Amino acid sequence: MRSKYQRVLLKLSGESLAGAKGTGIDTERLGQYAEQIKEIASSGVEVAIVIGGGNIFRGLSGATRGFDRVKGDQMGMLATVINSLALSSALESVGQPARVLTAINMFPIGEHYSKWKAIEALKRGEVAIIAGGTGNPFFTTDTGSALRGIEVEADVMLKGTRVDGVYTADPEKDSTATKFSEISYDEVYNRGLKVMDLTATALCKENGLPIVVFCMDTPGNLAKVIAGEPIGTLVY
Ligand SMILES: Nc1ncnc2c1ncn2[C@@H]1O[C@H](COP(=O)(O)OP(=O)(O)O)[C@@H](O)[C@H]1O
Ligand SMILES: O=c1ccn([C@@H]2O[C@H](COP(=O)(O)OP(=O)(O)O)[C@@H](O)[C@H]2O)c(=O)[nH]1
Repeated sequence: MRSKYQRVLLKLSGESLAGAKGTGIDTERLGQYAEQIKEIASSGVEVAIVIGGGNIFRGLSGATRGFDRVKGDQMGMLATVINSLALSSALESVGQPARVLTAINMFPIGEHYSKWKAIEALKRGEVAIIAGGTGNPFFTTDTGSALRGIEVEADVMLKGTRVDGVYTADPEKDSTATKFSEISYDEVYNRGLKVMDLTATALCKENGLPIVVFCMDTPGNLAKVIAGEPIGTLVY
């Protein structure tokens, strides 16, 4: 497989993992993700993954229901660990070695994350799944994935989600929204586009990490992005 990138940080949405059910983990969706990831990893691309937790718990929505925000965010971070374990299991069941590294020490559920352990795993051909977000409340997994992408020196952050790119407005709410094939970090900020949170976008800008937003729910799309096909939106 032709590859534009050597090392990637793939961000997967927790909510997408729920599939049509809208909550929890859809095993069919999980298996479909595992196959797509195996396809690129077995062609030699080094793959680090950060996965969200929105299919299980979000701290902010917990706070609106009376939960303490910090405890709610800790619940959200644990949700990302559950999703990471599920993904590592799905990868191993299709023959793709994977290792879970956690932002907070919770050995033996995963190994405590460090940049060097992640890179060691990548060089061995294992998919490094970096769980628990940044380890801090008041952040998102988008910011966690920007942070880890920069730390592990990825060539690009691939945001695999339910929509096929960045639009002039949320395409799930505004049917007249149009898609950008590419857009600068500053324009995302100036237009107030909500496809990623601003902390994540700012971190990527400051550290020169390009982002590709694409639809992960269509099988084969991940390999197309890796091959440099112009699907999705490049944020640079
Ligand atoms: N300008 C925009 N362009 C594309 N998607 C947008 C935009 N504004 C908001 N979104 C929303 O962002 C979502 C993608 O973010 P993601 O973090 O994967 O979702 P979630 O937070 O629901 O897990 C899309 O499903 C879409 O509804
Ligand atoms: O560094 C982090 C990353 C995540 N979270 C919590 O984990 C939840 C799940 O992550 P996110 O909403 O980013 O998941 P996604 O939208 O990708 O499913 C968030 O709502 C936060 O409560 C956090 O507190 N710190």
